[in-house]
Amino acid sequence: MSHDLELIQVGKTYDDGTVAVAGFDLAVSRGEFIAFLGPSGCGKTTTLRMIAGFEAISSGTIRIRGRVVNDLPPERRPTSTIFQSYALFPHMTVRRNIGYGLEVKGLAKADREAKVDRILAALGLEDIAERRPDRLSGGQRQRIALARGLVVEPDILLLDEPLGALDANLRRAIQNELRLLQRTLGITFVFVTHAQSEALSLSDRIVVMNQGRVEQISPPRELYTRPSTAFVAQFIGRNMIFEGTVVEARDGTASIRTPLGVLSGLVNGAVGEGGSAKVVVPSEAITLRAGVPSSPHAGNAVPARVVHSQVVGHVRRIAVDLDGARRLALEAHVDKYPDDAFAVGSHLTLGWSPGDATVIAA
Ligand SMILES: Nc1ncnc2c1ncn2[C@@H]1O[C@H](COP(=O)(O)OP(=O)(O)OP(=O)(O)O)[C@@H](O)[C@H]1O
Repeated sequence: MSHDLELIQVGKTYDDGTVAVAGFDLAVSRGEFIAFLGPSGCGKTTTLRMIAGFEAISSGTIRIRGRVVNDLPPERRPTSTIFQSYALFPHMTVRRNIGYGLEVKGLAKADREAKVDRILAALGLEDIAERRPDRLSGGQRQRIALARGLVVEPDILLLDEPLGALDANLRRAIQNELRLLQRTLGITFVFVTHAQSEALSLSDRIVVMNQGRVEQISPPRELYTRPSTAFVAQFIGRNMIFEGTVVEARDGTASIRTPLGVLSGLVNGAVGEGGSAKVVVPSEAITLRAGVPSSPHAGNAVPARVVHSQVVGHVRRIAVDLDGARRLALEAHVDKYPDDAFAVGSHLTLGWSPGDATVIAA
């Protein structure tokens, strides 16, 4: 398989001793859309800047299309970077802003113009080609930045929170355009974001980072349904997490004894009988039943008490108290349950199918 980008044990320690990135491994296929997702300060931007060549790496190897680029300056790497600030030249027209990278590369005027015209048309910017960026909207400026990154025909486009400055509606519209464009061009995109929904809707795979390390690399759906670490389970989606001791692990399924009963799910990673483990249950997978669990030993049956209940349109929003210490927000479709099922103070049993929950080592 041909890899466009490979990071092998890449690390970055800044001069002041801050370890920003450590032991980062990643292999990206040609045409993939990869998102780096994680809390502020986890090392996303540093990693992107190391790929672009703006930041020297402290350890490891970066390869682009098989060639080690560790010591190449940014302009000699087959990458383009788009920053959140767009960094457009205010005194140049849109056309010149877009063509500037080709000018620097020494391309003849006729070739330059042809390429710029093509990208102006692809991004619907022809009508504003002769204007200056300071007289344009945020969305238009964002498209110009994108055009400028793409016109040099990079192997890899690196995007650092490029939609961060846009309002929510525009952001959604441009997300769709970006995905479409990426598919059409077949260029590899590496996208930094701390917006979970953006990463989940745009990318082929997401790299979840935490404190300079990779927690998990998976397609969005898998990250959602099969988290492999406690950090990912807490960071992505809305999960309930229960901790306990493994009483049985067989054929990919494990049962965990917890203070709330014996709970089970599919195993992700190595989990051994007698060891500590966590059961991760997505809130979407939870079913509700009126009354307390039928037996204290019933599997996947967690007792809960309703503490808040409110109908909002077709949905009833409820909050339940699990064990005196934990409160959980859930939603139930009003048509699915009788009106009095969720009166404040009533007892409920939360359940789920073992196939919808994940067991990970604690
Ligand atoms: N030039 C620098 N010198 C020293 N430490 C730095 C420097 N740049 C970043 N750091 C530190 O490195 C760590 C990673 O920073 P980085 O900007 O890569 O994180 P990030 O995940 O992109 O965060 P954000 O989402 O807030 O942009 C942080 O602890 C940050 O404070």
